Amino acid sequence: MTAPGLLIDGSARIGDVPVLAPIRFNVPAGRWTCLLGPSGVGKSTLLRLIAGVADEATLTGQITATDGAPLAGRVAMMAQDPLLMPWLSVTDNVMLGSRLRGDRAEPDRAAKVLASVGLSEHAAKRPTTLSGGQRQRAALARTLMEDRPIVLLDEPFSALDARTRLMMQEMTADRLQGCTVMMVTHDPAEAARLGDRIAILSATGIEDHPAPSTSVPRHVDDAETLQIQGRLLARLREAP
Ligand SMILES: Nc1ncnc2c1ncn2[C@@H]1O[C@H](COP(=O)(O)OP(=O)(O)OP(=O)(O)O)[C@@H](O)[C@H]1O
Repeated sequence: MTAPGLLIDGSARIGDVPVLAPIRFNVPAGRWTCLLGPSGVGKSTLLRLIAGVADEATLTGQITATDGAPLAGRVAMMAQDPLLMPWLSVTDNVMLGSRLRGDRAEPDRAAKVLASVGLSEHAAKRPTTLSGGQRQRAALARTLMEDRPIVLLDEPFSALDARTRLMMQEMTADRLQGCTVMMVTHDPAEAARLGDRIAILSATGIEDHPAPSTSVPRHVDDAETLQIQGRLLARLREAP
């Protein structure tokens, strides 16, 4: 399945309260877009609107795919909260999507995805027996298992230690090659490392920030990446 881009044009409210300022934004096809911005400006709401699961919010405007086909069935989303089912094993949580859709279970593929996030030895455990970082990796595995062309990631590496975070960034970038990825992050280093496009959402709208010219994932000590990281941090300090 070829990954389309996204066209976002609109604003959102919950009841009478604006939760996403009016924005016009194109998410490029087959690339990583990183979205930063202060807490509460609507980053998660935007991802939920794209995924079609923001029942609480009303969108004024539209979110469409650049190929004109419906988004339904083409989006996988990893929410900020791992949302693992406590009564299911890690493996069964990773296969939850196919189970809910009534599709054939794929335990071998689930085992491979779990191995890629370093959770093979925890596959049979219940989520409550995992650490926070392990639960986050289980949620990442469930998202990768969906194998969709559009992937939305809401702070997917925030609970991981520095070494695991780097490894998971590299593995995820490798697995999602060719996918249209939109990732929310509070980490300028992560955005500079993974963003083909970097944008900052604020209470007044959205603005582009220059991204490094090299392909993702970039080396952590790459000079241009470090420079962009510094500039991003400076810009975020100024943001309203
Ligand atoms: N279910 C809800 N009911 C009412 N208001 C909500 C609900 N969910 C979110 N909001 C409000 O919508 C606004 C945007 O929330 P959202 O979670 O999208 O922000 P965010 O930019 O992702 O924040 P953070 O960086 O802290 O995760 C916030 O002001 C929040 O209080």
